[in-house]
Amino acid sequence: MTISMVFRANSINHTPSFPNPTKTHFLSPQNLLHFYKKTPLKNHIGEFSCSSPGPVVVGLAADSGCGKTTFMKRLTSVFGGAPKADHNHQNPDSNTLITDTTTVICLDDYHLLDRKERKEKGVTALHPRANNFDLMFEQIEALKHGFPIEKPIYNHATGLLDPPELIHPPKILVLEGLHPLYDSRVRDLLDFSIYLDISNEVKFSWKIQRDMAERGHSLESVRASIKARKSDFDAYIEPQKQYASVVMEVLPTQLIPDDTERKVLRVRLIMKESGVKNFQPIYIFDEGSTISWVPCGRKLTCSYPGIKFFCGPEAYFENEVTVLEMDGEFDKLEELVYVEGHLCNVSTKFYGEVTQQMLKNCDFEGSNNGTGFFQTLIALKIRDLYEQVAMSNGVGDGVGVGSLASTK
Ligand SMILES: Nc1ncnc2c1ncn2[C@@H]1O[C@H](COP(=O)(O)OP(=O)(O)OP(=O)(O)O)[C@@H](O)[C@H]1O
Ligand SMILES: O=C(CO)[C@H](O)[C@H](O)COP(=O)(O)O
Repeated sequence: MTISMVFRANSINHTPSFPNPTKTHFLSPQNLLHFYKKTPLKNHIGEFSCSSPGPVVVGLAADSGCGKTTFMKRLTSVFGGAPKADHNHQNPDSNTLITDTTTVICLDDYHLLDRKERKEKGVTALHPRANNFDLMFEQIEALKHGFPIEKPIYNHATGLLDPPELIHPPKILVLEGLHPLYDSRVRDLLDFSIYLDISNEVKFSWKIQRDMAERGHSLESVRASIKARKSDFDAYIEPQKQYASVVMEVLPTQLIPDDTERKVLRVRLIMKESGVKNFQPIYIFDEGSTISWVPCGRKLTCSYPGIKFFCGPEAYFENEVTVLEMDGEFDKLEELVYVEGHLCNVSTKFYGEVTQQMLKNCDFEGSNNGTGFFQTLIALKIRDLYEQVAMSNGVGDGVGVGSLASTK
């Protein structure tokens, strides 16, 4: 089917080009077509194929500086395919990452107010008023139904909204940013979602590391920026974690008493037991049991302070979840295969695939601890989910174990 339409951002203060659908107003591709036949586009830009079925849509929510970029690198590495170099030619400040299989949209592009306007109105980028959720919903829904969109670009260099870029529906669409789970209409479009829950202590240490070393900020300005965002973070970002399919909590270690370095991390992967189609939680040894495991010994080298795993059922926002926890660091990544061998429900295609991925990406942040390990496990779960959806749609093309991809 070839359809000539693009769901576009009409202006910087986008006038929604679509009737404002409610949660119950489901729009099939036919309905969308019907609407567009009746409502000619102001700026028609060509003929595009409606790729049917549309993408699997994944949301990745977190505050700024909480490791979304690193996570995306691991995810695109699992899906394979190098980033398309030509995409950013039109605007080198585009935030979108496109590989053969995956498109990662940064939701900062749906900022409604630019930097100057936010300052004038005294709102942060985290506040819903600063973001255009109507446009976000319309465009993600259009992509989900296989239609291309013209998405705005928030330029982080200038703080302005740039002219829109054309985005075609991919196989896997990832929405990363502050608010993928905030608006219930957008939330309902997600097949899988992740919330990166970085504790204040760790967030502060990561932000200092990046903003001071790489962006030339002072310690005081990093502190002030975290403080200024805190109340909006608490009100609008953090509550999203209750909706996520999985939450990755990153906490200070419990293995070193009074640790202030924040280098050794305790990472908890909180996985919903039910309600997430095509996803089953990972566990150790025996499903439903509570297991504490110190694997250090003959098969796993552990220097101080060692490694401790935990796995078991818990309640999280009234949901039954399985929690997989790792505290400590790996000494030798190749020995990770020993731990991998004791995990169940890991969506690998062959024995040792997690370890292979970790070794391939050993230079990424968090490769020696639970952040990198669990990011890899989730990436494989998303690949599996995609393949199950593709199979049930009769498309059945696996996404292979791909080459190393890099992001922003
Ligand atoms: N797993 C990790 N282990 C240790 N440090 C990490 C990890 N992930 C991220 N960091 C630190 O946090 C910083 C921010 O990470 P990253 O750029 O991935 O975050 P982000 O959420 O994409 O940020 P932004 O939204 O501001 O672009 C990194 O530069 C690094 O210093
Ligand atoms: O929280 C953020 C998401 O990355 C940014 O602060 C927000 O997008 C505003 O960006 P900038 O500081 O470049 O104006």
